[in-house]
Amino acid sequence: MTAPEPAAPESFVRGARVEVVGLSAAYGRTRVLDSVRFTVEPGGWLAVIGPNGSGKSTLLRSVLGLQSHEGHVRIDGVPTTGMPRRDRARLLAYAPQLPVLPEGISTLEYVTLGRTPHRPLLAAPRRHDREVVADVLQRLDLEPLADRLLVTLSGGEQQRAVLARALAQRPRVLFLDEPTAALDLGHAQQVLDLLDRLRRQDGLTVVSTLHDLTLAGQYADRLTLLARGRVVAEGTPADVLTPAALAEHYGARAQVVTGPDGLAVLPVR
Ligand SMILES: Nc1ncnc2c1ncn2[C@@H]1O[C@H](COP(=O)(O)OP(=O)(O)OP(=O)(O)O)[C@@H](O)[C@H]1O
Repeated sequence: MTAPEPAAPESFVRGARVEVVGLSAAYGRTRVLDSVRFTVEPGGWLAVIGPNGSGKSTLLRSVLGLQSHEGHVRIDGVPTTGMPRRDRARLLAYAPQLPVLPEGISTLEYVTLGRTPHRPLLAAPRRHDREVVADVLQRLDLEPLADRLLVTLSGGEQQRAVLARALAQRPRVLFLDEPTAALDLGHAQQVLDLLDRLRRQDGLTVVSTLHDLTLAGQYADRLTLLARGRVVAEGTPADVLTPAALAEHYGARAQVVTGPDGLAVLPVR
């Protein structure tokens, strides 16, 4: 007997609360995360910022259970330890910084892989799956590239495809590692605007790393600043993005100015 088709795909299910407590991780004997703690409310957007090598990617991978670590991660109060992979994949999606992209499949086929946790093993995509994928391709300007081999896309196009696959998963929490790194300014804003809409309209919870501090300050509602694996500042963008903190933790000379859409960080020569 086939499972009934779910309702139409427009909206995401409500976002979940993410709690991370006492998270530590090491590579061999080198500790790279030390007792990191943060909480993101449903529909919140936390940007994890910090200089190169401060542990941002390791933090995301640890929270997702892709990296051995100590500490606790709870999603809506439920510990992720011991959670079946499939349940975890329905709750949490991840767009990595440097994904391994499969050869020989089209953009459409790749984005459709995001539906895997929602359908029976080896079952063909159902109408609902195809609708979700079509919606995401359209929102990310990927329709014209749907039939192209994924590996022939440009770096920025591939980055949008990776994000599309994560969104097609219809997660309750979306983890993004440097989602705008390969994107031109217009596409970066398009992607960030889309995420902003999804969290405001549908309550999707977003946790991202972002090197662009101006974009972090304009889009995230909370920032966590990591330095050498420790949380050294957290709060609103105005709390965290101060010239003193940028000098101390990034070794950067910068002004922080307030514009109509939030803060902008301006390098000073
Ligand atoms: N597989 C690994 N083996 C050993 N050390 C690693 C490994 N992966 C990362 N590291 C080290 O752990 C530290 C944290 O790395 P991580 O990639 O989490 O930092 P990041 O803040 O994401 O950096 P970036 O901003 O440059 O992307 C760095 O010193 C890095 O060299």
